[in-house]
Amino acid sequence: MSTRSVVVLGSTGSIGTQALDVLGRHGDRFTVAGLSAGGANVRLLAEQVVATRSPVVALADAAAAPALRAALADLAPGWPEPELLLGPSAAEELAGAGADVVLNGVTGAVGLGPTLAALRAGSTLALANKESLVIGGALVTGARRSADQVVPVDSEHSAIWQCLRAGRRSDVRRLVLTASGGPFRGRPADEVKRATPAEALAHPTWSMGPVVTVNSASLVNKGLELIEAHLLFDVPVADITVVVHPQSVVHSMVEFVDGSTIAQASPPDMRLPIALGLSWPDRLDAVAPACDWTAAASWTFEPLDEEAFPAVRLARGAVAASGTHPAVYNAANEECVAAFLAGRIAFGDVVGTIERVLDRHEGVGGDALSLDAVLAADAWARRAAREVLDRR
Ligand SMILES: NC(=O)C1=CN([C@@H]2O[C@H](COP(=O)(O)OP(=O)(O)OC[C@H]3O[C@@H](n4cnc5c(N)ncnc54)[C@H](OP(=O)(O)O)[C@@H]3O)[C@@H](O)[C@H]2O)C=CC1
Ligand SMILES: CC(=O)[C@@H](O)[C@H](O)COP(=O)(O)O
Ligand SMILES: [Mn+2]
Repeated sequence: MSTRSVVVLGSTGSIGTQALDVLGRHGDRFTVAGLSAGGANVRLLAEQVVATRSPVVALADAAAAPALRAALADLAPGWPEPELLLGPSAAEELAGAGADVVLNGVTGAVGLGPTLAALRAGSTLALANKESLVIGGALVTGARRSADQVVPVDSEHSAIWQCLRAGRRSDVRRLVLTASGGPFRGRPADEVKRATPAEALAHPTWSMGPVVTVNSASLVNKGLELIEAHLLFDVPVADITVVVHPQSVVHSMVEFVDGSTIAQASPPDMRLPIALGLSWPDRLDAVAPACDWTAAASWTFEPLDEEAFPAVRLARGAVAASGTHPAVYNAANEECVAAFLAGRIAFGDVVGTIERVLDRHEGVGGDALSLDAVLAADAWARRAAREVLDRR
């Protein structure tokens, strides 16, 4: 593999820091062309700039620039300052600069601009930011120059990506998306409704950023992932089964028409799908520990309790409803998760509010689906969610 230039968006987050770990261990194969972050962790960002010698830094919060400059001067006195891109469009500008690979590790709908910019620039998009695909839908899949331009980083989709190589696409019967079940698996619905942020943030198998962790607890993450799989692999949602697998070792599966199921398994460690996103179709050496076949282990599978966790059912309905319902599903959820983490609403309000907002949405689809329509649906859903929550 020749050396690849890589832009890491969201470098200070869970995905971003693990990506830099992988890149740092394989400095002979990658150069860091740019880093981007929100601005909440400028000291860490400055340390990353110094460690990677990134020539460009994008910062969404322009007001954090003086602190970043000061941290850089402190850590590397006399070094030439990297080029700074500042403001809400900084990540998009960096994503569109033409690196070989853009890893989108930003959280939330703000990832849409960078995703589209990377695709339009012809870069390979290593996609962790599932929200941009879910809300952009056909706008994102249609911006791909080939199916391989987007390499999924989300663990389940990376697994499916790998399993699909075992047969012809026409021989795929279904995708099987595994879910850990989150911290509330098996708990009574009444108890779950009253869960605190600390309880929702205690994921049983993965250490991740706060939003995706809360989404795992509500199963909204699996709803987003259902839509993500449908879009990435062009499989109808009716042919995607969600199964609860609490150990998070089997990351997802593909069932073929002959009755054979191919699974991808590895101990839960995001560095594996991140590395694959960066290096595809090559595999890097010894990225993470493999399964230990000399030790006894049990893998269990159980159906999802859709009564207690209706988020996946709502996601199926959103896909069927219109091109903008998935953006509404995501935006209503983002509003609710922020309110829940701030202690303003109960955990039980999250999915109920998403359902009410989806019901009220007049969707847009077909040829009328445009970036403006998606952004309008996103903004409408945030207002609608706040109204629903205010009227409780
Ligand atoms: N963490 C994981 O293991 C997994 C995550 N994912 C997905 O990956 C994405 C990232 O998740 P995760 O790493 O957990 O999230 P984190 O919250 O840990 O990190 C988010 C990152 O985005 C940055 N950021 C925030 N706002 C902006 C902005 N406007 N422009 C540019 N950067 C911004 C943050 O910077 P700052 O530090 O300044 O706030 C931070 O670097 C999500 O879509 C998630 O669903 C998918 C599978 C697994
Ligand atoms: C690691 C990863 O890909 C997360 O999106 C993960 O899927 C969260 O786990 P659950 O949503 O299955 O609880
Ligand atoms: Mn996932």
